[in-house]
Amino acid sequence: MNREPLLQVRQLTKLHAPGKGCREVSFDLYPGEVLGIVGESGSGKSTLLSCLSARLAPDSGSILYRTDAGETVDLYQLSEARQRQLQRTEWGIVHQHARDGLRMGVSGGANIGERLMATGERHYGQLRATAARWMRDVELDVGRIDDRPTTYSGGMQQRLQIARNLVTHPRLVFMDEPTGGLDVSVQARLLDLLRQLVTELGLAVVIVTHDLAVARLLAQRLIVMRRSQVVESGLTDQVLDDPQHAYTQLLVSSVLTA
Ligand SMILES: Nc1ncnc2c1ncn2[C@@H]1O[C@H](COP(=O)(O)OP(=O)(O)OP(=O)(O)O)[C@@H](O)[C@H]1O
Repeated sequence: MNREPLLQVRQLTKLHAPGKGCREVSFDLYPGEVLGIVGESGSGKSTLLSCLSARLAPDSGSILYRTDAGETVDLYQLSEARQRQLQRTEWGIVHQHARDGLRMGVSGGANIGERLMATGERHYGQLRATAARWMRDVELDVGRIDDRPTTYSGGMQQRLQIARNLVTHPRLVFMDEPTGGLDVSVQARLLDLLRQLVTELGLAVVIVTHDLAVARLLAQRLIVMRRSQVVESGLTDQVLDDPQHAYTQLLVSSVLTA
């Protein structure tokens, strides 16, 4: 495995107001690694994820990203066009609400094909065949390929969003509560699917979740956030089985007693 970090995050700070956002966050993310960001509502998880994925400029600190071409770039020194290009080609962004990550006005197949076109594929037959294959891979009925996502259920929309993001074989995927807002049984099946895809494709993932079971299932390493700061980090099993910080202990015990 390539041991150079994909992401090097240093002293990253973005505050919307005092105590609201993320403050002085530092970590490395390696290829193929899944990092979970956990913490209560309002602790700054989504703010951090937005900064990491070049959607929200930080107040201070830096994010170095190692590109597919092997060069290390400072994310917020890049032009906006180059940031957008990374988002479309080397990264995936899976939103909690599939509507935020899909184009609701075009068909399911086009939602997948469009991402491929951004990486240069132009052949209609190829685009359609790949879209159909990905629909099968995420267990969607290929017969629905020409239907708009507005006609899909919430779980189906989330599967489509995942296919749209993974079809280009991104190196790094950002996920914000990807199973939030879905029925428990739909959640469980989607989690299984995500875990399988992440392993098969060797994806590096940063996943925000308030659900420790999701973190345990997907993430090798965890960052625990409270009131905009990281209070604990480490291997998932260590953090969840032997939490050191009083806040993490509270988080873990509140799940056990729920
Ligand atoms: N654009 C904004 N303007 C002002 N305040 C904001 C903005 N975005 C987030 N905040 C505030 O910053 C804090 C951190 O929000 P953030 O969404 O990052 O937390 P979170 O841990 O992801 O929470 P949740 O799990 O509820 O999504 C919250 O108090 C939120 O109200």
